[in-house]
Amino acid sequence: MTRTIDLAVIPGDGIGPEVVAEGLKVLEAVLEGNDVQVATTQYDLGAARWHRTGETLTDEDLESIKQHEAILLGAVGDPSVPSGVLERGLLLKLRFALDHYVNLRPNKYYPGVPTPLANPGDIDFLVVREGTEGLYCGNGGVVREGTPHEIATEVSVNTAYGVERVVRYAFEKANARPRKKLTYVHKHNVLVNAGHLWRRTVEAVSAEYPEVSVDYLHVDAATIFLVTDPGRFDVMVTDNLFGDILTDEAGAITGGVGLAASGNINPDRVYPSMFEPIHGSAPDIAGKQLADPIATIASVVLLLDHLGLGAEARRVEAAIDQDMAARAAAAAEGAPFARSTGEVGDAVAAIVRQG
Ligand SMILES: NC(=O)C1=CN([C@@H]2O[C@H](COP(=O)(O)OP(=O)(O)OC[C@H]3O[C@@H](n4cnc5c(N)ncnc54)[C@H](O)[C@@H]3O)[C@@H](O)[C@H]2O)C=CC1
Ligand SMILES: CC(C)CC(=O)C(=O)O
Ligand SMILES: [Mg+2]
Repeated sequence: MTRTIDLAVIPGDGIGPEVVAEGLKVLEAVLEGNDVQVATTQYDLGAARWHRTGETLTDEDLESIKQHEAILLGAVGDPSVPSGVLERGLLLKLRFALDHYVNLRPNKYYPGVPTPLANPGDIDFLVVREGTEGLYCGNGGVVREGTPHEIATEVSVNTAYGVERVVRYAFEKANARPRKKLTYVHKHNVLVNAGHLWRRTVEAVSAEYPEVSVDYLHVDAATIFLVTDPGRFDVMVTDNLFGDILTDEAGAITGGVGLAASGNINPDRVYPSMFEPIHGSAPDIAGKQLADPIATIASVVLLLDHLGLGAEARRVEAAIDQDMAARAAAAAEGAPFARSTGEVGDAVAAIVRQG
């Protein structure tokens, strides 16, 4: 019997539509000729819709999106829209409403890819970023706005329930990997309220995973080790904002955010999970076919795994490996590493079809 994957697609703004087109190209290629099909529904959410209607994400949009099995998103945000309107009103609204409490961000260095590190070595780690709490809650406000006495607050919310479920997920991931190592990152020497809740939670859950070795880094030190010794990381767990910042850095050291995938996961499967590159809408390169779509194609790998299509995920993963090796080899001969967005998607889709 043919299985049809019912996928919501939100191309979004800037380079979002360009990279999503390549992600879908590869998804269709890997499903060709087998008994799994994909049915896509496009949602016109983002800057153009906001300019037209003033809407970011209506209740009707949300209800409709909830009916899908999964979501593929490009990026949101545009200089023509006040900062935060789409990021909070669309993207974070989706993550919070769909209870995406795990933001899963794998980082892998493909040998030969240009990197700012002199000696990148073997980099292969997973960041488990909390996705529904912390400083992203929108818990705060402004008084006496615009006056010299203005006070603006953003209060980080960390619940025992929320911290425990994401920490437990990270232990599960670490336990399933050969190195079985978990690094939790916070700033509990200063953020003593939230930090100590995280520390106590990690200590308590670690008792259930005796094979997982645990270490701790303050977030400032973690930024150092990402550059000086990234090979030390296996699984990292951290809060929403630290995870956001550290994964952009992790993307940069492994060849750029254009290569870095993510999944906003609802592990309980009550709501659809959402897969997206970690980068934003990159207005500086939008519309020029300069965006690397590998981050989106690698997010399709996470999507396939989430849907239980492991064999298809491995085929796309292998195709990415092969294409990255070809690009690295060309770069070693003096050719540019970057290729047009469409060329990269075509190349990966072609390898998938051959494989
Ligand atoms: N998940 C999302 O939808 C996110 C949205 N944003 C929004 O995106 C807009 C731009 O934000 P920025 O801070 O500039 O971050 P950004 O990630 O869009 O861009 C940062 C730098 O990375 C480059 N870059 C990004 N994606 C690339 C790709 N696929 N290939 C090659 N280079 C790439 C850009 O050209 C830029 O130089 C803002 O409105 C921001 O709020 C930012 C981060 C995440
Ligand atoms: C709301 C987004 C703009 C946050 C972000 O940068 C991210 O999730 O990577
Ligand atoms: Mg980010």
